[in-house]
Amino acid sequence: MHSVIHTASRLVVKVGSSLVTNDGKGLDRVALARWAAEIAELKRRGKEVVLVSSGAIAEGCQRLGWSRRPKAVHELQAAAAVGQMGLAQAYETEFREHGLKTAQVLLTHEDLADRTRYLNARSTLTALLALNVVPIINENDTVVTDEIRFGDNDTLGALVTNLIEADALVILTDQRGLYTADPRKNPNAQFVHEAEAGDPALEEMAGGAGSSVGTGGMYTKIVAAKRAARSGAATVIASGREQNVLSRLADGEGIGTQLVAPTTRMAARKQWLADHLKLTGRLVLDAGAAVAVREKHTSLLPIGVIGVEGDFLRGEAVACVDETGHEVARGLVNYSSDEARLIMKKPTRALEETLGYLVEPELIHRDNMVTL
Ligand SMILES: Nc1ncnc2c1ncn2[C@@H]1O[C@H](COP(=O)(O)OP(=O)(O)O)[C@@H](O)[C@H]1O
Ligand SMILES: N[C@@H](CCC(=O)OP(=O)(O)O)C(=O)O
Repeated sequence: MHSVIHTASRLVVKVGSSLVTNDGKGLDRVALARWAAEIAELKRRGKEVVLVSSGAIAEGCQRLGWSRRPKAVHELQAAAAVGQMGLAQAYETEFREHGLKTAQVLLTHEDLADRTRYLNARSTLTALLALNVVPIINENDTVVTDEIRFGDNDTLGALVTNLIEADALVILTDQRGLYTADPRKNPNAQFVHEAEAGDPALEEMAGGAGSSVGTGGMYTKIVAAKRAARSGAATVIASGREQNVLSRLADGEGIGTQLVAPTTRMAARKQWLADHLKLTGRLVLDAGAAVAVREKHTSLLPIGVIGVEGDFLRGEAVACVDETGHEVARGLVNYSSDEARLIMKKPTRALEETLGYLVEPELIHRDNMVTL
């Protein structure tokens, strides 16, 4: 069996607390150095990689001299703020060894639930990838309370996978992958090589968190795979302690548990747009733009828009119609209706002068649009 990572060109790699902090003993610099070397190798092979790393709370507890993980949210937040400094420093140093720059991105649940912030997070991450920078993501623990926490970084990894429409999510943990039962408790547990993400039988197999430093256990990884599949991404759960795990996966070796997505990315995107979009306005396209969007699936530029109807904000969903009123596509706009009225019919070079700033050259990016 071949690894789905072999063909993936955009990847999210998630490393859990137990690995990053060597079971709570403080940052495992040797492990961090290994992943940096491996990610550098994937990038040399032309893959784009985003790293989601846990470990801030465990590292913070270590730095503060706390032997046990606190229960109070404010103490966890304080530990995360202290520990995140260590994480960022360590990754920056290790990636620099390979001539790579890193960027710290701290996200909350609300950032991904709000359309405008969602688009902003997405454009920042895509810009960083285009600049060949490795984004390193964690939850912004300082500003979240229990009710709105991702809680575990498996969920965060899956949402980032959806956000940037990655081809695959690689969850590195302290086990080889998924077993039919928790191998720490059941020595007869069988290894699962491949399954379909979202198969309810998987949830039965996954117990709670196995280690004292991690939070999610295998259950959150299975749910993460199901979420990642919503945007058509496959998930691999593998051991972060395995030598050259990422490059071996990229070579096509079928290590770890591979959870394949039942839907393709395009079908998933269409479904998502169809399910979630409440249309708040319409853009009328000239004949050229209507053909380009419908037949070549291009982004929509302001120059091709001859009318703006309704009141909408950046990030809201609008319909794109041709001059006869026939719907051609729908998508998320980069500009509000007021801005769109000012820039319609104008070439890209005139946008900055008209508005005094430039958000993006496209009115709707092709990645945020489905043609009908
Ligand atoms: N079916 C299962 N297969 C493998 N591991 C399981 C299973 N059920 C529970 N686990 C436990 O999940 C743990 C990994 O989760 P966790 O400690 O949260 O790691 P991380 O910090 O990497 O997110 C394993 O060490 C294991 O004990
Ligand atoms: N934001 C937290 C990560 C939460 C967490 O422990 O996640 P996980 O690696 O899934 O067990 C931290 O950096 O400590």
